[in-house]
Amino acid sequence: MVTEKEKIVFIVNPVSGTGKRDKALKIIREKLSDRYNYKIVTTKFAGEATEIVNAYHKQGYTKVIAVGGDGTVNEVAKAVAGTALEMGILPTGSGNGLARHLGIPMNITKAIKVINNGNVINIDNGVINNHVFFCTSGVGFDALIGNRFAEASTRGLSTYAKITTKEYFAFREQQYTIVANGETLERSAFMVTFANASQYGNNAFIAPQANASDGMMDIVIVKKFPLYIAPIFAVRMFTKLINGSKYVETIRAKEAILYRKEAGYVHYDGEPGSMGAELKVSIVHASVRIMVP
Ligand SMILES: Nc1ncnc2c1ncn2[C@@H]1O[C@H](COP(=O)(O)OP(=O)(O)OP(=O)(O)O)[C@@H](O)[C@H]1O
Repeated sequence: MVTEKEKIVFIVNPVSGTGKRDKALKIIREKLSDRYNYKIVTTKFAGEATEIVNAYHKQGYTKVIAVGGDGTVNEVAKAVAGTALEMGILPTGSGNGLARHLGIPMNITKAIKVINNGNVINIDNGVINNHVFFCTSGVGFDALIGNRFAEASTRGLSTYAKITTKEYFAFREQQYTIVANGETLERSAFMVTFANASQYGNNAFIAPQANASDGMMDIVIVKKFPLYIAPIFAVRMFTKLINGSKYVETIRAKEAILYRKEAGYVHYDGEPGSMGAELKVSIVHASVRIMVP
């Protein structure tokens, strides 16, 4: 009896990351298990990955792989959520927060083995107003920087550092009311992050204990710290010790409402955006089937 091969589509973001894409394409062609019947599709514009997943789902494809960073993962996972589709990640982005959180290797030859093995778990997704996220979403300083960086005419680390330093001095803590677990918290904060997964990407752990499969999110409230604390704060993030900082308060919840004084910036999975003064945030449990080591 001839068994039909499983149909898998790789959705490649040509503008993500820093040049691992061609290598990834070569590795797919050379190392992908021959039990798969594969197709590689490159996106032509931002947002197209979601449409590509929907189109291939209709054609009987059962597995979809995001080849990119967290923006691409978001676009793919959005279409996978709530379906029987299984997704995977070949991390060719800059931050790769969800892939890192799930222990998917950054090395593409190793990451393709995860796809060949096909071990799948269910993870949750977050929703902030009408936007879906899988890693983190939030308001405050990081959302401001994300938006300023997107507006900037140049890219790269030096632009990022310039924007961050300039905005840091001008930035005042914002007033927030957070309603969660039947309690109302009044806080003045530098930023508030809703974390489904533990990190922003690049192993910067904003919520080290977050578990993307437990039906809960971590709400991380960060106070403005003096500039001389910034390096210590960064070390705490990279060593999973942020909860020991006196500038950090974390609560866990399944849903929350955040009220701010006025409409403003938001980020979801690192993508910049704007929303109103009232933000409804919730977790949808076990919505995405995803391949992990
Ligand atoms: N063909 C395309 N042209 C322009 N933009 C695209 C295209 N395909 C996808 N995008 C957009 O590129 C953006 C960046 O992609 P992605 O987040 O995957 O990479 P990254 O920013 O390098 O990685 P990370 O988010 O992990 O730091 C996303 O907002 C996505 O919507």
